[in-house]
Amino acid sequence: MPSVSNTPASAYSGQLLTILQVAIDTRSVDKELLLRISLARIACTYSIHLFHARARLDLPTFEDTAVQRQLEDASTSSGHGLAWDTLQMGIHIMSAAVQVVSQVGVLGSVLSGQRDGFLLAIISFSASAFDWFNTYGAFSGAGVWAATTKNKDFIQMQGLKRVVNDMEHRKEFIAGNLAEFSTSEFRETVRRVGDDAGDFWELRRAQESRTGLRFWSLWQDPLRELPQIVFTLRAVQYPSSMPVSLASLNLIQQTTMHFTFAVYRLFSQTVSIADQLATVRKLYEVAKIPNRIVDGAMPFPEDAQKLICGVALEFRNVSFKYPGATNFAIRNVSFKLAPGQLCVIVGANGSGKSTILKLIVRLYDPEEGQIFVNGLDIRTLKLFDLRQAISVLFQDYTHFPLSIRDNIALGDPSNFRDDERVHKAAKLGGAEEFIERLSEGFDTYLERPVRDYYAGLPEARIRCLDEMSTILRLAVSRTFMRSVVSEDAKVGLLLFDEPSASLDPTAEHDLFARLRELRGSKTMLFSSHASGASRDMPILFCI
Ligand SMILES: Nc1ncnc2c1ncn2[C@@H]1O[C@H](COP(=O)(O)OP(=O)(O)OP(=O)(O)O)[C@@H](O)[C@H]1O
Repeated sequence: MPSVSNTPASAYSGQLLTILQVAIDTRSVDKELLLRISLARIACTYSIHLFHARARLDLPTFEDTAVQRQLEDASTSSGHGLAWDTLQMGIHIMSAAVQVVSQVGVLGSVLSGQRDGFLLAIISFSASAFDWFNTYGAFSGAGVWAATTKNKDFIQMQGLKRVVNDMEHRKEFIAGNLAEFSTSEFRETVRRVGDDAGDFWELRRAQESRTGLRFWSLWQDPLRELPQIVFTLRAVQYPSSMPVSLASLNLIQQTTMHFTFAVYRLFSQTVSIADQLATVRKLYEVAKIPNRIVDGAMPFPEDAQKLICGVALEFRNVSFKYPGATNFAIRNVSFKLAPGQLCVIVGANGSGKSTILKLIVRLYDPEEGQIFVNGLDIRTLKLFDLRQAISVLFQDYTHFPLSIRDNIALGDPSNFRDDERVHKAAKLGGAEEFIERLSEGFDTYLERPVRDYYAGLPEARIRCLDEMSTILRLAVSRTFMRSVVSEDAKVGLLLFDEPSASLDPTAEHDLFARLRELRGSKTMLFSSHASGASRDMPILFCI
């Protein structure tokens, strides 16, 4: 029963030092280990490259099905496997080609002039063809086994991959300015995990090839003996003319066996290296996919201190259609918010409340009209700066497949490692109490991002997310981490999209009271559902 234990700190430099020390002591170099370390380094670059290629994409680009297909193609074999397999395939093709050529030569010279040479070659071919069918064809990997990991870095690395890959996290990922931060965090975890990350599949392959010999292997030996049996029968039949010498027979057998393997390898590797190289090319192409939301050039805000008093916001005749939609989600929406104002957008389902909030953080750009922050068209502002100045809690807030601590800390990447702030944010968000009841506290994963593998059983996805309010509390804590806990004024506009939709009336009242109390003098915009309201247009109420 294999288990994948990913011990941390297997940094490549440490391994290289070990190789060096062994080389000095024994005057020999472990070439395979050296190659593995070099490849693991390349593999890290690959996986970080792919991670960043995905992380940098904006929402409309990421949602595009053609882009999704391109991303899928590029990640069919990523990281360790891709680097290792490509090199291995290249080497195998070369050695298989050399073997095929040399064995054709040997076979030709042995068989020429032999009476039964051709027949014996055919029999030997079938025996060796059966051999490789047995070795490669019986790769079902049956049996009972399970694999899991406890390595924290590995789990975090897998969690970050899920954050960047899954559509459900995308809105918050973009609005939270997490692309560059998560890439650097991913790079760090990959470095800490080292080349242990690829071990599971290596182990599984080795396991499969060992368990490959079953029922069919019973026939392997008799088949191998077949040429000798035929040879003996022929000798009895024609005692005067022994067809070939025993030594030649052995040579024919050996050569045909190697020849069959070499041809098989040449064939299979040539087919798969074409796919492999295409995957490498696609991997580099995804990094060039252009984003639809074009970055602005102007830094924002001019005066960071003024953010603490909120920002002004204006919609001027804004109309917007979702990509591929025929109807407008909002049409000719205009309103103004003064700095520090608290306003509520009220409207029926589908009237466009969430869309208005999404347009403010430039998840999408309007089809018509303009949006201004402090009198500046938001398209002219640097995207990072604009999003940095806004804190948004979406109606379908997400829970990242990371630890509770990381879920809150991602609200403010610049203070990601500051546990004191994380705890304070959890307290303000009303999450501290339930976190303290958990045996692993802030290190708990409510959703484990690694798969535990069990032979023959469906994937066990451990999910212990209980009621929605738990996740909401964490999402609110993340919002507070971004906008309230930090003394340095970075946020001037707070957006809440129906934050109380999943709460009971008491919890709803508490949350509103807390949000209002903690906003200070920042501008705040809520959206709220009103069943009797017109579906056509949301209405704005300001206090
Ligand atoms: N991703 C999307 N793609 C296509 N159409 C969308 C998308 N999201 C929303 N819409 C459509 O845009 C319109 C406005 O939706 P929006 O979510 O902004 O309304 P809402 O007032 O927030 O409603 P709710 O309270 O149900 O969230 C609706 O007709 C909705 O079906």
